[in-house]
Amino acid sequence: MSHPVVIAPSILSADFARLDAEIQRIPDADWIHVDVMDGHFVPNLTIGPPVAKAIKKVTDKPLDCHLMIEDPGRWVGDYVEAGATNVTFHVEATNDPVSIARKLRESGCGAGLTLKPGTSAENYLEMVSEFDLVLIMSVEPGFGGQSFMPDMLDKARAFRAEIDRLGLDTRLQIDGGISADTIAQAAAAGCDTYVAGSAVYGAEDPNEAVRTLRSLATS
Ligand SMILES: O=C(CO)[C@@H](O)[C@H](O)COP(=O)(O)O
Repeated sequence: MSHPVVIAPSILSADFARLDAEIQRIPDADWIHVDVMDGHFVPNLTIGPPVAKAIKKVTDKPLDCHLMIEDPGRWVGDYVEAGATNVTFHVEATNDPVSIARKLRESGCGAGLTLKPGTSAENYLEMVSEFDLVLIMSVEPGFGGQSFMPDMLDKARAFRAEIDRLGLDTRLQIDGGISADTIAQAAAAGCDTYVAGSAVYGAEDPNEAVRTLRSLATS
């Protein structure tokens, strides 16, 4: 199933001192991508459920929460309560991704699966029907502004083939180094949902940047 393209600016590249204004200044964004880092799973520390909840209060857009944390099963409920539309967690941080996905879906929240660049798709393709979204990391998680890893496109193709083979409407998202120079490659590999941090928040006109990315991903 093909979805309309979604562009989700990553607030990691926004000014954290002015998050409300930073979110409001991009009305063209489809989703708000919330980068949650615990300083353990990744070498950076950002925000937690209270800030996700505060963001939810200032926007009607879907809140796409990417948990780069250890023990995600312990925390997903807090993000559901905070108003997350999707909660995506790392397979490297849990032995039982399917149970966490079911817990999320039972709470009415979308479940997202994600893999670090070094983790291969093969053990996870079989569980794709349990998820609303698969996120391909095209940089090492932890920081914005890194270079896109084109090798990750094979992983995107593998998930796209499985999603289509099963006739699922699972979204295929990609995150890391997405820009006007890289988004078309990701689209050709079957992605439909794009996280972009520095390419949007670093642009002179972030709305124009979102529109350009959307158009390059669509054409
Ligand atoms: O989750 C992450 C990094 O861990 C991303 O969401 C980045 O924040 C994307 O930033 P750019 O690579 O687009 O600058």
